[in-house]
Amino acid sequence: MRKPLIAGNWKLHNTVEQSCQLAQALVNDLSDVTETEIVIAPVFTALSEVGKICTESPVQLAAQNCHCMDDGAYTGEVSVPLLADVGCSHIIVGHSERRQYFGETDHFVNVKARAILKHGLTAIICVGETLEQRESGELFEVIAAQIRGALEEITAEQMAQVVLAYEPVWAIGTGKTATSEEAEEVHAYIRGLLHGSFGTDIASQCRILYGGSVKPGNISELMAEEDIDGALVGGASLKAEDFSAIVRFKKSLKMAPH
Ligand SMILES: O=C[C@H](O)COP(=O)(O)O
Repeated sequence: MRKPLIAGNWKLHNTVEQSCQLAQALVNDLSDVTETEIVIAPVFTALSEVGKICTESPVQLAAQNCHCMDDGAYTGEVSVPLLADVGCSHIIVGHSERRQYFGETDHFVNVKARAILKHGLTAIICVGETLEQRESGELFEVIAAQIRGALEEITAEQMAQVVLAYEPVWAIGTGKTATSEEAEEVHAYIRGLLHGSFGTDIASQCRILYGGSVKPGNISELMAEEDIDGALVGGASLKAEDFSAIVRFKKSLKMAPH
């Protein structure tokens, strides 16, 4: 049984003060939640203060990125140990915005993921196709290459600290959500890849989140799918009310087709 995980990626939004206000509202709203894991990812500069607010609450702290080296002459970078030091338990890697705007490759995503796992944190590894790739029939090829690339040399034991996130690039921040069937098709495919690489136990335990215009109005339908185990939420995670409603999604069974 996979515990649902709802993660809020605040991207490049909010000052330290605004981040603390949002975190405090979530801590107040969600203090009783035990059945769903909750993660928020503020900007780097707010992590330390937000981390203090989240202590002893069910809200866990994530960074949106990291560097693969622990320390050294890497100007402008932030390492996994430094993120752990301010309270991060999770780190997002491979987000399409980093792939698209900062040239991050599958190999670099893999190197970062291994650094995260080496330090015992959880890596939230994102994959997803562009609209062009989907329309030209490359969807599964692209997803397979991203998954295999990101998970290279990661052991079955380390997979307990890996969460995958399927985020179709065309659904991010556009208001266009993949239908729950479209998302499920890819999630099931990813689980099949895990089965092939790591076996049944790992494949059935690994959580696969969906990301791309998730809102209070579509989360329940997405979560009714067998292989969707949670969400990586962008825009709607910036409003406490919306994010709390997503965390408290109503469990519904998938309706059988007529
Ligand atoms: O990391 C989150 C995703 O990029 C989704 O963003 P969105 O919910 O604003 O579409």
